[in-house]
Amino acid sequence: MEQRAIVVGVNLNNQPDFAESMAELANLAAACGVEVVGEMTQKVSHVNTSHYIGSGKVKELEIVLAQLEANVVIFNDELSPSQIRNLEKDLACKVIDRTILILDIFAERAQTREAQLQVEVAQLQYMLPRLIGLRESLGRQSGGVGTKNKGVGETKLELDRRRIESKITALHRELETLVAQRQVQRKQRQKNRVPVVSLVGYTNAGKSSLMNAMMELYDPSGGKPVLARDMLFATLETSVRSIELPDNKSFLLTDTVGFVRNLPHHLIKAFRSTLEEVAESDLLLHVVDSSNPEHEQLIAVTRHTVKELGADHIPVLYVYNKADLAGDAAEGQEEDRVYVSAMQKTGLEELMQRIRDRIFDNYMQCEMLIPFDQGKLVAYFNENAHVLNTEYEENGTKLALECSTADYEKYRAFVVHGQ
Ligand SMILES: Nc1nc2c(ncn2[C@@H]2O[C@H](COP(=O)(O)OP(=O)(O)OP(=O)(O)O)[C@@H](O)[C@H]2O)c(=O)[nH]1
Ligand SMILES: [Mg+2]
Repeated sequence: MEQRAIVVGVNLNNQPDFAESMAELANLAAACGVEVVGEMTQKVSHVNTSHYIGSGKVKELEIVLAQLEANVVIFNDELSPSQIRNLEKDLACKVIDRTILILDIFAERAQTREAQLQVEVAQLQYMLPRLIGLRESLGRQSGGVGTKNKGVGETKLELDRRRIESKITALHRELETLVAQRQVQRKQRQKNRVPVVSLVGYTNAGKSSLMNAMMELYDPSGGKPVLARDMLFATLETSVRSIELPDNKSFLLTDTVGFVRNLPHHLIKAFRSTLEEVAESDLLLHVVDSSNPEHEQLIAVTRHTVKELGADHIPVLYVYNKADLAGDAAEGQEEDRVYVSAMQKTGLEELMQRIRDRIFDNYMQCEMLIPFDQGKLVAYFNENAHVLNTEYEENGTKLALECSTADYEKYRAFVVHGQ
């Protein structure tokens, strides 16, 4: 059945970003294939415990539902199990909340086994305290929990609490195996001491586009492009690409899932393992959609989420993207900020310079005299360091070079001129 929804929001104590968050809710619904046919809001100083909105508003909503022939009500907040139950009873239609909507989108988009497991865990955890209400409302409706009919639907509702709990445990176990594999890979990288730079930011800010633009410019053979698209949550998994610069310095660039206001808590928890990469980065590129008039608020949301992930100790460079759309706003010089356009590929050199300044501070310049019988080492440095000058002397090859401190220490015996 076609889903026609009315979105409902309670503006508690005049939140400054209330209108935007309602518009975003409609976008989230659209991302789920639900048509939004109406909006209803209420200003209050405290929410109604039994119905979330006041009783007068419930009646009003009932009338509007009939008028607009809508069959779903979507609330801009996470409702309690009893609120959903009471509302469904009085309105005789399906009632969902922002959390379910986001979980549905994630469930639909998840591609890798790891992402799928994470979403499933989050869905089951959301469901657990709501089981009774769900079972009651199921008597009246045939639909699933959220906007989709499959996924967390009837079959799973038949499971009792215990079975859901043991399912969660089993999923956790499977996830742990996958996470362990990633950790091995990460340890390997740490051993090689390749710096890690992670893209973070609000959904649709242009993180994936920026990753692609940087790869195209600096390392076209570095790997296949990631998906970038004008929709909420285009990216649901972490992708890592290695970028090798002309002077042989390299780093790993990580693209991550975007954040959104009121990202369901269970989801953050579930995605924590994927986002562990973020917490272990050397630098965060906080990508901002500078063409969005409310970008300041979105920065605050992202900062908050970064903190929840335990990554607020990592240095941040703010990348104001979509400068092509932002006009005059995208100007000026600030130390922790760069203006770029991933689409028009402007500002990328400046960005790369700023990244280099921050992550390659463990490089040093020196001169080494490599005996002729160690020819392999000369080749090694030509591959892995920035050789500034090569001279052939009587007792070996003299290299003026910039190399990592690790290499400097390792080949100290050959250093003739250090820092
Ligand atoms: N005009 C303009 N559009 C851009 C720019 N960068 C990205 N976009 C567009 O913004 C949309 C979102 O881009 P993505 O790269 O998918 O954004 P994201 O931050 O990865 O989004 P999620 O993965 O959903 O978190 C796409 O339609 C891009 O084409 C830019 O510099 N200028
Ligand atoms: Mg993306």
